[in-house]
Amino acid sequence: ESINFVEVTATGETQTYEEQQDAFAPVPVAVVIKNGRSSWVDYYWENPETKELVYQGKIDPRGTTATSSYVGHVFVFTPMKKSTKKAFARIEIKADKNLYILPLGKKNRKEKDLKYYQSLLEEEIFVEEYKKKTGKPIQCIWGGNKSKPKKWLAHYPRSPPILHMWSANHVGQTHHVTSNEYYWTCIPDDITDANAVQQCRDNKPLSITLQVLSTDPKVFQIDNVTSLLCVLECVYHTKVLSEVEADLVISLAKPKIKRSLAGTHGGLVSNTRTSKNTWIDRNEHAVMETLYRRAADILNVSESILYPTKNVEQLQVVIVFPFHQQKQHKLNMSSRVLFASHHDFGADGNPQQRMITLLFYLNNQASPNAGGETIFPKAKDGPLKAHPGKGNAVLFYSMLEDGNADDSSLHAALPVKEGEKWIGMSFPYFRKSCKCFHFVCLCEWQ
Ligand SMILES: O=C(O)CCC(=O)C(=O)O
Ligand SMILES: [Fe+2]
Repeated sequence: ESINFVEVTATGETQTYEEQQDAFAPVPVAVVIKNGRSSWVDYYWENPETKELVYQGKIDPRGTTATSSYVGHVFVFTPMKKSTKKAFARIEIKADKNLYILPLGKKNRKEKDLKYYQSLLEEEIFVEEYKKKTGKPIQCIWGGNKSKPKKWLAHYPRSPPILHMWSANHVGQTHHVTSNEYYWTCIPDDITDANAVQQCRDNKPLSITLQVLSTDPKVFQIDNVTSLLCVLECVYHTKVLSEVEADLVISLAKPKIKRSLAGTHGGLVSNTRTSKNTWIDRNEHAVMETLYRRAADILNVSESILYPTKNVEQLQVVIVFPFHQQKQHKLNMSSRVLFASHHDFGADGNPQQRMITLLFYLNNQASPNAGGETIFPKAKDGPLKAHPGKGNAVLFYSMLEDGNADDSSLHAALPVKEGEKWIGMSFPYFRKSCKCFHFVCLCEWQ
């Protein structure tokens, strides 16, 4: 079976064409399972073909587990301590249901237990009503903890980035942002040498174009057309990052990624990984400082909040190797994460979490068929696929206006077939100041 999807190319053109359904399928469902019992529970996934039960892990007393699953898949639950291990619950994943509550046993019917279980059932109703009202599943439930009451949604002001104003009929439209941060066109040997710096910096403010690729989820392609009062040069097309800036980010990442390969300890050491990553700090290079300030201009937030101690993680740089090289390795979870559909928001529902992803493409595809594009299988107007090319970026929201996380922000990277793929990712998020009322939190950027 084949489906239509929209592709956005490096020049910002969109094309619709057919692709085999299995390029995107099966689309996962983000599932949250809540244990109503005040005792530990083991849970198993039932292999749909062999019906064999595959152990998944345990769930804390009154705990929550979040997992990615597929429609029709079955999970089975047993008490952890009992020698009989008799299943007390079995759930089948439905397309329009994300929250599953495990029932109490006959023996845990103390008033405390009943009260807690009742609150879970209320939550289930809340989630169902929200779904009826908005058509969207609740992805982001802040469970709170034992001492704090449960908060179910977190409202965020949407003023910062640009984009609350775009709605369905804006797809294809553009929005212009001026950044006062200049391009680096070369890297001076001595970054403190004012003359050398001046020679390496373009002196024109950047006019950046945001093109609306989708409004559900909200996805934007960012590139830059220098706004020159000119006759011929107006067709001259530059990027969010200059060639030199994109190359510099790669060169800052390379030695660290290599080091982590050769090292004897640390989380990155593994020849089973087909992608490798590292983080680069804003303070690591003057050009990084420019990059963060330019990102702040694009997002329309103060540059002063884009620090790891405040509202953004360090820039995460990832290299992905071609598919044929991958096959020589065993794929493990950490490498699959890049290729499999996923959300960038955290499933724990903490409102202080990733709100936006700013995805910089640091090199070009080796050829038009080299793969490595980013795809959004749940985009409302049909699956969306983008590789905007070296120096350009894609920006998308992981959160909805009301603070629920956006299920339709699900995305994946297609396998790289040729050459290497380098990307840099920035995840601005809300950090503090969430004032919470009964079901709702009001959060501020800082
Ligand atoms: O490689 C891509 O295009 C997307 C990467 C991504 O989504 C991630 O690392 O979170
Ligand atoms: Fe992602």
